Amino acid sequence: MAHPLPRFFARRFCQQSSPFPRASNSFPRRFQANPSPRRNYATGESGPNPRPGQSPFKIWPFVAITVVGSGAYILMVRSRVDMAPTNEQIAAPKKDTPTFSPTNVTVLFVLGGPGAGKGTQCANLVRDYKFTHLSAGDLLRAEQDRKGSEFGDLIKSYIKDGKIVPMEVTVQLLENAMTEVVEKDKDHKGKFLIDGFPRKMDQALKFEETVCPSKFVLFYDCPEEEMQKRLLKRGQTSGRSDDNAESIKKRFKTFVETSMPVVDYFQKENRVIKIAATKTPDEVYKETKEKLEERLGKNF
Ligand SMILES: Nc1ncnc2c1ncn2[C@@H]1O[C@H](COP(=O)(O)OP(=O)(O)OP(=O)(O)O)[C@@H](O)[C@H]1O
Ligand SMILES: O=c1ccn([C@@H]2O[C@H](COP(=O)(O)O)[C@@H](O)[C@H]2O)c(=O)[nH]1
Repeated sequence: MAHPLPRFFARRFCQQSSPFPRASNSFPRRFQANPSPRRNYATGESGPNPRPGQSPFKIWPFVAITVVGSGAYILMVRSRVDMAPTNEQIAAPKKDTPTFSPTNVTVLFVLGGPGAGKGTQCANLVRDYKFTHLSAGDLLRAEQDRKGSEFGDLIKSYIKDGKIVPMEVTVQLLENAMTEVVEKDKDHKGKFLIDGFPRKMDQALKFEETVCPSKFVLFYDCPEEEMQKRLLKRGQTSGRSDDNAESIKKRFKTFVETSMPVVDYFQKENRVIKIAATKTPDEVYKETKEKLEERLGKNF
């Protein structure tokens, strides 16, 4: 659809300065059978065209209108583009090496569809293995509610639509939270469960390149039907803007189209521990513990 502004400009300028009358006989007279006398715009006189063979109309007003109108339209489009946050605005400074070395900092990504039970299992792992649990969704919600955040509105609309917030925001929030923990530790070490992240390939690559390579992914596998049931139930008390049927549908779509490729990517690198998430929370945790210890040993 054409943008309304040029039409608006055209209408206004035509009304004000078009040499054509606006009635039905507004075609240039040379298209009409019996041309009648008209105003000469060069001299301001009425009467027959004083120079036969030359166009009776001066084209400069039209050229001026076109140039001014196009210029205004280009300026307006540019200003619209400038209003959207660009990657440069939200990007962290470029780095060549990750902030944390995997020797000191252990990162496990925790993935699974919305409502698969990631948060529930993370709580158990924190209790038993002293992990620090960082939920990307929780960090985004906190940033959304932080007074003065320049990303508050952006995050709000992305979460409601089940879309993935531009990676620079989330990666930076995670890095900040990790830094806080590592700086407080006397040995500058840390053990993190990064829950609900990475949800998109660009996040996975950026995080491992600039923050810390992860050991592997705990992937909670659950059918949509079960996840939907859990989320709708949680929605009765959670107060989350995305625990409703419409947002859940969008979140499932994003998960299949955008997040599963991340799981597939790590699977190809043999960095995925897959856990069936349909059983009771205790049963799911039993399998989680067994598979984790199989991979890392009992005293990791
Ligand atoms: N194994 C399970 N069986 C039944 N209900 C469960 C199970 N695990 C978690 N739940 C419930 O399902 C809901 C979603 O669980 P949880 O918040 O842990 O999922 P999540 O994967 O972290 O979700 P989200 O991605 O939306 O944050 C919660 O209400 C939780 O109590
Ligand atoms: O890396 C991420 C993680 C999450 N989001 C957005 O947050 C919501 C909620 O996430 P939960 O893990 O379910 O709490 C998610 O649907 C995304 O909109 C994100 O953009 N990037």
